[in-house]
Amino acid sequence: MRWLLRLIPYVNKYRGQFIVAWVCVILAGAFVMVSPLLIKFAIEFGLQPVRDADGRLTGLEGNERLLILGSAAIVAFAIARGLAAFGQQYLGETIGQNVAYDIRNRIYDNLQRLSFAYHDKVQTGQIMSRATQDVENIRIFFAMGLLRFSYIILMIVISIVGMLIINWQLALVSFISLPILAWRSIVTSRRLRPMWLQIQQNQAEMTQVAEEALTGIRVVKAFSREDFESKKFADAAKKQADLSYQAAMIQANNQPLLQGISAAQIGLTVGVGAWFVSRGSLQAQDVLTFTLWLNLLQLPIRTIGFMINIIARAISSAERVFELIDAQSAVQEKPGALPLTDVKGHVVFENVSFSYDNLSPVLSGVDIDAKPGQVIALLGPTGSGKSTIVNLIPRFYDVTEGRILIDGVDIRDVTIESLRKNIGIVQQDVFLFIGTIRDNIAYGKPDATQEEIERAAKAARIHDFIVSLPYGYDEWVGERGVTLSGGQKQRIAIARTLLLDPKILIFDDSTASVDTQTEFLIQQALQELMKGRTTFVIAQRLRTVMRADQIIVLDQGRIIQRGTHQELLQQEGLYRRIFELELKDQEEALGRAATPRAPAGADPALAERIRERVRSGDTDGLPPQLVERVRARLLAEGQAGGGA
Ligand SMILES: Nc1ncnc2c1ncn2[C@@H]1O[C@H](COP(=O)(O)OP(=O)(O)OP(=O)(O)O)[C@@H](O)[C@H]1O
Repeated sequence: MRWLLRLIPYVNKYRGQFIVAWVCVILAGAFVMVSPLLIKFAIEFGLQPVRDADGRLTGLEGNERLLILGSAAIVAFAIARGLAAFGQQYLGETIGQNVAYDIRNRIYDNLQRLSFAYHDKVQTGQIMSRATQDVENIRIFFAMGLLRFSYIILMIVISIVGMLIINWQLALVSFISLPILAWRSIVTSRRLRPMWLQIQQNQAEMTQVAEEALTGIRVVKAFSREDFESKKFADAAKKQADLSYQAAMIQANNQPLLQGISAAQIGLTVGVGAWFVSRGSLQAQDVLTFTLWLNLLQLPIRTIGFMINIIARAISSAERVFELIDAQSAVQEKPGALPLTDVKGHVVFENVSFSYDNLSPVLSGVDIDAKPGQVIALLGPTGSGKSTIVNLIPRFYDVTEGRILIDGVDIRDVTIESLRKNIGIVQQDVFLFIGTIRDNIAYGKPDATQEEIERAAKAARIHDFIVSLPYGYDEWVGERGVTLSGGQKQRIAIARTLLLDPKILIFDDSTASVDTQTEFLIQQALQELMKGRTTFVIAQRLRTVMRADQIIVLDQGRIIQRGTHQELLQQEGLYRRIFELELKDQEEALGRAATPRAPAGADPALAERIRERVRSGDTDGLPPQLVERVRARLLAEGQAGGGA
């Protein structure tokens, strides 16, 4: 119940509308319940009995004026009731929609503020279902449940009191079936409720099966699993059809029973009422009023179970929704935090340790001193903590021990927004939003001019490609837009970051393999991007590593080596092993293939293979700089290579 009470502030905002809606409820209830009384009075006073000399009833004499007045009053009350019902429904819906709108926005705002740590733990599907289905249950509660429940209570009270006043014995007879109707309604709703939940759940599963198969259609086709996926969907769809059929059957079985009980009750009331009339203790028009009231009373009683259901669902949904709204971010801004301004880009890690779960440390005692404009390459085996280090700088997570300083200021002392505005991030998986290319480039700076956007795109070596598209910068990307290659996406991401002009840059260099031409363009774009910025790069390529001012070698969350490429090559250790295993080929290719004759100690066969590939135009996978140098050499030797 306390969860429903927590919804009060949300409705309080619309209290004016809510009060009017309640007045409408009272009026609609009153008008509908008074109508049988009007009929009773119209008959009682509009039709006078005519008796003979012996006092026997011979007919009725109509008082036309009273009858017309009575009929007009009935019509007027019906119209008034219609207007009140309209007001109730309209305002109920409006309040419901407004409350749902506010709650959804609260949820979304909070989700945006929550740190990575929260999103690591909670499944997106769970969040989506709370933000949609649970909020919908709360909306239905306000739109229908709450007001309709009051309406039902009002109708029940008015008719029961009215019937008891007219004739309490006949009233008691008329109430016999009411507990049975209420009981049947509650029992049926209880049976239907888990089925509806299952139907809802299955609906989500069915959508997930379809979505998964459609997003992974390439994998499905590559493994010829179309039949398997079709069957998976058919099973989910069959389950949905069966459940819906069962629910419909329960409802269909219940309906005639309820109608039968209601009709039997009316028959009993009319019969007993006629008996009272024959004994002179009740007037015929009173029996008519009774029957009409009883009819009006049975309908809401039959929907009581449905109402209870709406309320129960709203309570459990409110609990789930408030869990989302109340979720606290692990990364909090200090009260009175000042904006980070005039950043030079001096980034210092002081004895930083970090753990995702507060149990097993992922980083231990990390010290880094990145001077403004320096390139810091992070190198190490998979899982050694490279991504974790860069995620700490924009405070996607907070350090567990130690501190990170930018220009001498602890990053926890500045506003999160100003901190992140000064840090540009180019991730491995570039995410493009559904929208135009212009919107995507200007994502971090929505007020950027076309000139600024184009300047950034040119520097990122993507401008020429964009203008070659039919709609240029207005071309639609993301889902249902043009399909961009990994390299094109990455250059758009670089343009997006260039536009922000951050002093600190984080770059994940572990790009999936792209063709040589694209790699060449990306490298040029990166050169532009890194100029004058302190850059942390998760390095996979020798070129990036060699260019770095400091190479930090990590293993199991600890820095085990640091220095320049040349310094580290002199030492025994992990760097040399990585170099031998992964980077050496790249160096050999870079260093030697560009010379006509390999110097002593080089592998002439490898150099010749590369020369041959460049000559034939088969340059896929070769570093573009190398290709350029080899091609220049071949040209000089008069044996120019093919290809682009
Ligand atoms: N969100 C997370 N929640 C819990 N543990 C995590 C999370 N992200 C990473 N880890 C763990 O922390 C450790 C370091 O991971 P991290 O991603 O920083 O390594 P990495 O060096 O970047 O690896 P890779 O080169 O494979 O990307 C790993 O053991 C990983 O399993």
